[in-house]
Amino acid sequence: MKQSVKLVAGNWKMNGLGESLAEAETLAKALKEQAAACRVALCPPATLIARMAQTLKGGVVEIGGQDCHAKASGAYTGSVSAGMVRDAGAGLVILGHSERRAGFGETDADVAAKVEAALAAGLEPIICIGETLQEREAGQAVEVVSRQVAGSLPVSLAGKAFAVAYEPVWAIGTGLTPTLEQIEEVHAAVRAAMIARLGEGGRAAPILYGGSVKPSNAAEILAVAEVGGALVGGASLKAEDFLGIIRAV
Ligand SMILES: O=C(COP(=O)(O)O)[C@@H](O)CO
Repeated sequence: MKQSVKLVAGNWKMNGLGESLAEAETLAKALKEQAAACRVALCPPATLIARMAQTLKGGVVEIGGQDCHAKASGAYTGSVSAGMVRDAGAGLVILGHSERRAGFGETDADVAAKVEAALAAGLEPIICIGETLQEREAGQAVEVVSRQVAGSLPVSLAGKAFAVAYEPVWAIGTGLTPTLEQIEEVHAAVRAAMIARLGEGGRAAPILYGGSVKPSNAAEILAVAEVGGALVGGASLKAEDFLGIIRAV
């Protein structure tokens, strides 16, 4: 199995004001000094991308956006294009997060269009997929993620830098995680779906795991076959926790 270097990305979601901004900046500065055996990225809200890019300038920590519009420009009030995310200082962008699929009605086709926009702007997409609790309990997890891979990954991704993040919706922010066997089963299915969709171009991109990753479970999760890194939410807002996860790689 060909494995690329692991990627640990922190998704700050809509946090980063007042005390949480002070904490986040402490983390960013600590990260800048930290040697890591993996790629490390922070994905702040769009308003903080430029500020964090400045804070982390000269270090190895990468910056990502949390979303972008599928169009390059135009009358889309409140939206931010992939080019704008890139221009602000990001090199990556999270797309299709379950909070956007559920809260903003994003479909696989919408996500695929955003991936195309991200590639055109020179951004490396992190494409999120994952089943709901209802789907998991109905025994449909593998079927759901395979369908999301087929629908959310445009064929133009073959040969490009990108990552897929498997994030069971029921594990996000709940403290619950799948068993290591369940993670291995789904990651194997995601890899198979990526190869079915992109041919050889689906073999190398890392498949991250996301959902209640913390220092105490990071090492065992990151050691599972086909887990190519982690997408971290809550724990990426606290220096001690995020550094603990990075050290676990
Ligand atoms: O949503 C995610 C997981 O959040 P946790 O707070 O780590 O459960 C993932 O996208 C990282 O934001």
